Amino acid sequence: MSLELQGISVGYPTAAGCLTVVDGMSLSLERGEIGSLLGTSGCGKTTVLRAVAGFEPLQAGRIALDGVTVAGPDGQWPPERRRVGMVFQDYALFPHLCVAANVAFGLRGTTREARQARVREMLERVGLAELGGRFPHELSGGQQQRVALARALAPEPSVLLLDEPFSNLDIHTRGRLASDVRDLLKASGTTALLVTHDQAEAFAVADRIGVMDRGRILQWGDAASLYHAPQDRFVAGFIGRGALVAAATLGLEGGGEVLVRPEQVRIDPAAPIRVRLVERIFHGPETRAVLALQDGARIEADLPPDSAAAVGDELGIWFCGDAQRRFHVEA
Ligand SMILES: Nc1ncnc2c1ncn2[C@@H]1O[C@H](COP(=O)(O)OP(=O)(O)OP(=O)(O)O)[C@@H](O)[C@H]1O
Repeated sequence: MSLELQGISVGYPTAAGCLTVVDGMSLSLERGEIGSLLGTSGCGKTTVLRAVAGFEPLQAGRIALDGVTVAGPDGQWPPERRRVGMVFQDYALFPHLCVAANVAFGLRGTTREARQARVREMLERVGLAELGGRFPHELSGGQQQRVALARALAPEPSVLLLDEPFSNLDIHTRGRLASDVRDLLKASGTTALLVTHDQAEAFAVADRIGVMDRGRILQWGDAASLYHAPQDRFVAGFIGRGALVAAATLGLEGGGEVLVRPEQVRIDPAAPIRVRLVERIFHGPETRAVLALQDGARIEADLPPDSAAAVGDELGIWFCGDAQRRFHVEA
């Protein structure tokens, strides 16, 4: 199903009155698209998911599934009528039920044979066909999260919401599961909204990403447009490696600040922009350098593999980026 959020606001009651934590936010996903909300802790990501699932009422705005309003000025559908699936960070499996029973839990209104067939199919899809008889405590974290996914997808939800689903897993399991989840969602044509702190994860899984700050989406687009064409200073600083540098320090006219990414910096002894190497960090395939510009601003660059440059050395750089990608400090 398609999912549309139009100007939704959500708040929580506090002693001082209502605290609005999602503030007029909009996004839309076509059927089968995967969206991700990316942002710092406390910016309202989980609250958006809770509102979509029907656990938090809207103060304003409208939520629609396939064009049908499920929350808006005329009322709110209860969670069970929305048929939205959820996967949480802590898996939230039932500890007293075996894997197969966990997956079968949300399946209603079919025959026992049909339910068993669906459980088998789901466990096969998540690569756990042999483990249906085990209990959650007998599984690794990655396996538990696969069971949680199978359970959430088994009843064919209208939309699947995933709240930091990989954050309790080690880095290798996270990467593998993130790409498996994308394949799984695409194979089943499920529309999904993923919340994460981790931009690599959002880039790996999502078709569209929203960068959130203080209850608002600052930019909604695909990974490449967020990286190459940030529309906002916060997005520029939040996505990828890069620093905002005064245009004048780079010898550019017109004022304001320019986003400098490491791949846009070419080190050349004869280059006109003079910098000092303040840090060298070995990263396997590349060595990262932190460079101080004349005005003290710091940028990152990747040193060539054979570079002998040492901390304290003066170097020259060319800025090979888009000087038009410029931000002017608001008065
Ligand atoms: N039940 C609640 N009552 C009052 N305030 C709440 C409640 N739940 C969340 N908040 C507040 O709402 C704001 C947004 O919380 P939310 O959990 O949506 O953020 P988040 O972006 O998901 O954060 P994180 O990444 O840390 O999980 C925070 O300031 C939080 O303290």
